[in-house]
Amino acid sequence: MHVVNVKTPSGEYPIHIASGRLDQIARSVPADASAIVLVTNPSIDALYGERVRTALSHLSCTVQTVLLPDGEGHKDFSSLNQVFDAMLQARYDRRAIIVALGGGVIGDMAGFAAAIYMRGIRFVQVPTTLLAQVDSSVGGKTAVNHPLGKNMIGAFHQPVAVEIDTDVLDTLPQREISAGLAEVIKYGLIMDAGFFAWCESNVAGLVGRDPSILSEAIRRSCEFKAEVVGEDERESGRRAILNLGHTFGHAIEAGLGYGQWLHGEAVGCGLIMAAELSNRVCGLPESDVRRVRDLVGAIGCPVVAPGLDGQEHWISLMKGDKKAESGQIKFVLMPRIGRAVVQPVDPGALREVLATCCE
Ligand SMILES: NC(=O)c1ccc[n+]([C@@H]2O[C@H](COP(=O)([O-])OP(=O)(O)OC[C@H]3O[C@@H](n4cnc5c(N)ncnc54)[C@H](O)[C@@H]3O)[C@@H](O)[C@H]2O)c1
Ligand SMILES: O=C(O)C(=O)C[C@@H](O)[C@H](O)[C@H](O)COP(=O)(O)O
Ligand SMILES: [Zn+2]
Repeated sequence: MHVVNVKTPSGEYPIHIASGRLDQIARSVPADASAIVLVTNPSIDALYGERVRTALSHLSCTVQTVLLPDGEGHKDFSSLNQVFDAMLQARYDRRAIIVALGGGVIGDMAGFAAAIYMRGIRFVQVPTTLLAQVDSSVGGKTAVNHPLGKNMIGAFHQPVAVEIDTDVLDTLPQREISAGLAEVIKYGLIMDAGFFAWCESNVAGLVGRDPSILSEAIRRSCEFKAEVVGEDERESGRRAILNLGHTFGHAIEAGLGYGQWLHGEAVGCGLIMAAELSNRVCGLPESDVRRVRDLVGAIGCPVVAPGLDGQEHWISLMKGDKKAESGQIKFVLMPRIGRAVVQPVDPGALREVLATCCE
């Protein structure tokens, strides 16, 4: 088993990565839990719910399952309220523990529910998609979407543990593997050129789900994310680099309607757009832009962005980005592969990128 520790000012917690972790998750539930609320969706429940409930049955408290509707289109307050309705009806107190079993949508919503139920209770992340294992289950960003922007309503709230069972990836559709890989290659682009080159060399194993290559990608990704979050838990500085490709990606998700493109697909395409922008404003070589485009294509993500009713609409969507200050959009850029900076850009360069990248 690999263990990666996350150390933040608001607490320290382990990420356990191994085959078979679903059967061990009771060990990560705090011993003083008064009840467990297993938050998941019907598809994941059908695959893994019973196994997780069996694992949790060794504890002496009740386990209640709350099934939320599946999909990015349901990452909203109405789903969140279903968690609160169930918990308040059962009169769960502040020692109740939420267990989030699912992808990033479930993890972000269950985490947000934990952040605000009775002003904050503890929760455990049990990520079941590649994207959730390499990114969303770590670092404590929790949120729901708003029609006017991605993850606009949320809170920072760290889990008490992250339990990654690499076996659950066996049932994941291929499109979701591709989406998760976009966030994996992001770490190489922002932090480690050697890791980006490793992704290029191992792309067949990554896409083909070679277990040892995927496990390596998960472990390295968790280490990268733990390092950044440990340094800047609440995104007052360096953490913003984890947003590479997201100013474009979030505009695609909101502009097309949540759930049309997967988050990771939008981020993958956004990485290419960020590379094109970096080429124009901070000197990323043309050959490196090509490497980004080729790798995004090779992992199976889209390489051409949607038109979204024109540049004005694109720009208006991006102005809502959380990194914007006084109406000025800021982008994560790469002066070279393996290094990231965050800065506003020349509007002309941005328009050129939209013209180059959109259909
Ligand atoms: N908090 C963060 O730091 C952070 C980071 C990245 C992404 N996110 C958020 O994560 C969300 C995307 O997460 P996602 O890509 O995991 O999508 P998702 O949660 O929608 O899951 C994708 C699909 O896979 C299904 N599924 C999950 N596990 C499965 C399994 N093992 N086998 C078969 N099917 C399975 C789900 O039911 C769903 O239909 C977005 O909302 C994004 O904003 C958050
Ligand atoms: O953890 C972070 O910080 C990230 O930015 C990771 C991203 O992959 C993730 O999609 C995040 O939810 C985006 O953050 P947001 O603040 O732009 O919503
Ligand atoms: Zn993301």
